[in-house]
Amino acid sequence: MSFFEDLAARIEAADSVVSVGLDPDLDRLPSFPALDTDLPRWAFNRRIIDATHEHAACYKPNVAFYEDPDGWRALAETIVYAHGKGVPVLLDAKRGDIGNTARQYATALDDDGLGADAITVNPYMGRDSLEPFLSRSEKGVFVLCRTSNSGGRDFQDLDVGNGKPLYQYVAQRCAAWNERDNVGLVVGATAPEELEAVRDLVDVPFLVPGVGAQGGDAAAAVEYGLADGVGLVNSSRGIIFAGEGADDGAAYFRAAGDAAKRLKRRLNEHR
Ligand SMILES: O=c1ccn([C@@H]2O[C@H](COP(=O)(O)O)[C@@H](O)[C@H]2O)c(=O)[nH]1
Repeated sequence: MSFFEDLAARIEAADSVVSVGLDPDLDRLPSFPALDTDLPRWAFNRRIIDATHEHAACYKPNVAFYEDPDGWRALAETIVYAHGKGVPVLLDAKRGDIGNTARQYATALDDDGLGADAITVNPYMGRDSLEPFLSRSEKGVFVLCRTSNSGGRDFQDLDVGNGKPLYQYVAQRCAAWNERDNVGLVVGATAPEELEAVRDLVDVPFLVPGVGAQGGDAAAAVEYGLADGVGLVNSSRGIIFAGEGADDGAAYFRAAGDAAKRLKRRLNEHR
């Protein structure tokens, strides 16, 4: 099965387009005894997955939160555990480099690598830098298009001719590279007009980050993010740290489950 077929099946099974971002910032992890292990990020993620998997269409670990020896172990365990719950994993790595390096980065998608189901990539270095990802036809490739940060406009909004902003050009070029039906785009919920503009141009699924902690537009995320009902709306901190202030681990992780459920319901009002 291709990534998007898999994702469609998961969206239907969970009745959800929620991507739960697994960004276990060590400075924000709670200090419950159950997390007092040699791999606290893995202990934390496991409990987050237990609490949220019913509502998750996907898990999206951002590799930035795992870039040390223990972090890689925690990430590998997390991916296996998410798969055990039947939930696909999208690695937010924003890769892009010359061919031989990109080929190494792309091994994160292989079973003898991290075994992720999809990955985010940066298109700045052009088609050949993405080819090792695009050529893995059963894996999803989400290309950065219009990002959710305020600096997203610095380059992405630049006019590349005839009034067309760069992000729209990227959207069209990358959709044209979708020869294996495995390409999606990353478009932030904090830029709802741009979301609409990209949706008017292409019909691939979007990963829409920026709802929750970044305050993006959840209705626009669903209205424009889905293609034939398939797409993902991500919240990371708004779910995994929803329990901050709770007295015990049970209440803490229950709050994460409740936050995922609330977001699912909110998004489903617009599906
Ligand atoms: O344009 C983008 C691309 C990626 N991200 C990533 O998504 C999550 C968002 O986390 P929140 O806690 O829900 O704000 C995080 O991993 C970002 O690096 C993005 O926000 N915007």
